[in-house]
Amino acid sequence: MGSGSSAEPTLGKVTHVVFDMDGLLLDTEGFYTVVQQRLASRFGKEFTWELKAKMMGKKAIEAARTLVDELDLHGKITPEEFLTEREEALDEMFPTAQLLPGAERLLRHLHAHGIPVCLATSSHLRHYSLKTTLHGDLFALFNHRVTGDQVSNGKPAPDIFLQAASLWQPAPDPASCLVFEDAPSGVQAAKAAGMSCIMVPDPNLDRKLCGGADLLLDSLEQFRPEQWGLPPFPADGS
Ligand SMILES: O=P(O)(O)OC[C@H](O)CO
Ligand SMILES: [Mg+2]
Repeated sequence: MGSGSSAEPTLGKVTHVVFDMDGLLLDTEGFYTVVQQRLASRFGKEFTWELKAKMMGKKAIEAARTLVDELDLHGKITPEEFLTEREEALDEMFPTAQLLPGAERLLRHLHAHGIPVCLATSSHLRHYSLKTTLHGDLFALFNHRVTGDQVSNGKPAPDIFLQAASLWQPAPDPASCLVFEDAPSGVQAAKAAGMSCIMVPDPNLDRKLCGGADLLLDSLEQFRPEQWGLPPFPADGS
């Protein structure tokens, strides 16, 4: 795995870039954490980062099943009831979602240079719309998007990334695609799709769970496009 330092040699040659959304472009993972902590404590349970790591990046129903299993809430709440319960709070929080550092600069840079970019998020379309309320112009730069409701098998299955790549005409070889992800399940999915993957994990995520990516960055601000055969950022940092 590379470290992203300035002495690093070229790490790959890619032509297309696929972005995850939650926890990578948008600072939305904290919303899930707050709501799920609240719900877990109602049942006398603790919502830990260990559990969050198993849920993040997955489609809602799959994450909900993981929570009910891991907290042993069978007979107390079903995954479907859990989703219904958290919805009202999330619906209020999502429209306030802010961009994470480096997201806007990177997207605008790639778009300005004609690099194909798309979105592959496990969020379903309604949540996607709420979360991007403040960022319509930026998300309009994507050539296309695939949301969780558009695939049968969510991350860590490769389907969402393969589908995202297949929507470009002509479709690139997966080996020419670079995926940005924040979640272990997303990294697994990208690698299973045969793509390169840069992981930008939350500082709270156990680094033992960050081993599968080709490169680990603390922030999108650290990304050096030229290491992947992409146009470098302007020297003036704009
Ligand atoms: O990280 P995303 O964009 O695939 O979405 C993941 C879920 O919505 C929340 O973990
Ligand atoms: Mg994510």
